[in-house]
Amino acid sequence: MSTMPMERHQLGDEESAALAGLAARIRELAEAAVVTGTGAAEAAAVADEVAALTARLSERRHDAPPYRMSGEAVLDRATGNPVTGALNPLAPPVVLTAGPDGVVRGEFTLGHLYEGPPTYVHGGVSAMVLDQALGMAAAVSGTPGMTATLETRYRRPTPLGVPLTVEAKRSRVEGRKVYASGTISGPDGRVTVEATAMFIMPDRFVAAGE
Ligand SMILES: CCCCCCCC/C=C\CCCCCCCC(=O)SCCNC(=O)CCNC(=O)[C@H](O)C(C)(C)COP(=O)(O)OP(=O)(O)OC[C@H]1O[C@@H](n2cnc3c(N)ncnc32)[C@H](O)[C@@H]1OP(=O)(O)O
Repeated sequence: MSTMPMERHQLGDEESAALAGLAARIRELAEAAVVTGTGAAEAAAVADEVAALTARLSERRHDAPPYRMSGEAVLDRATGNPVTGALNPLAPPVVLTAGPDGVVRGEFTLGHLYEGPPTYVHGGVSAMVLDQALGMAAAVSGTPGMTATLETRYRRPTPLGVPLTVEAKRSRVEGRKVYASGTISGPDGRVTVEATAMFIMPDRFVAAGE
């Protein structure tokens, strides 16, 4: 069971920067691991070294990923988020910002780790990025919620290794249902994926806030 936000360790700037640097190096390691041409003996030797590093990091553990201190200029304090989390080596990470018009926007590049069809981004990865961006668009407009539906339309293949743009905006609110839409575009500005989603604020959160 994950820990509730208020019980989580809160990171200061220095700790946050150091751990983001660690995650960046691990991301490079993961990328190297899927394309390395090294032999079996060397791969086994590196695996032993990595296991030793994992043991070293695990000497002191939190129950769950920490949060950034509140007040930092980031949309989401969840450092372990798989899309935006600077501390999560699985996250590209996508840096999302919100404009005054409520549009959430981010630029990101996906490498070999995210390949689906040869040389193209995995559709599930595109859906994950869009889920996050649309969810943030709902949240920054003052109506956060859990994803109830997410529909993606893959218009053309999304290329790996080039700068991509994600954009999202809340469209309408109907009671607890919040709708948002967004796109991923390639460097030529052409849309590769479109998405619409519906988010619902769970009853228990509405009740808890009353
Ligand atoms: C919650 C607060 C979050 C706060 C966040 C703040 C931080 C912001 C910072 C940064 C943004 C982060 C962005 C994150 C982005 C990623 C988000 C995710 O990945 S979320 C994980 C994946 N989603 C789930 O796991 C949901 C699982 N499902 C549920 O928990 C429930 O089913 C839920 C909450 C979706 C609805 O449950 P009910 O009990 O509240 O809803 P009922 O009362 O049954 O229904 C209300 C109405 O909604 C319809 N409805 C319910 N679920 C539906 C569905 N899945 N599809 C279509 N309609 C649905 C029903 O038919 C009903 O409609 P009628 O009022 O009768 O017209």
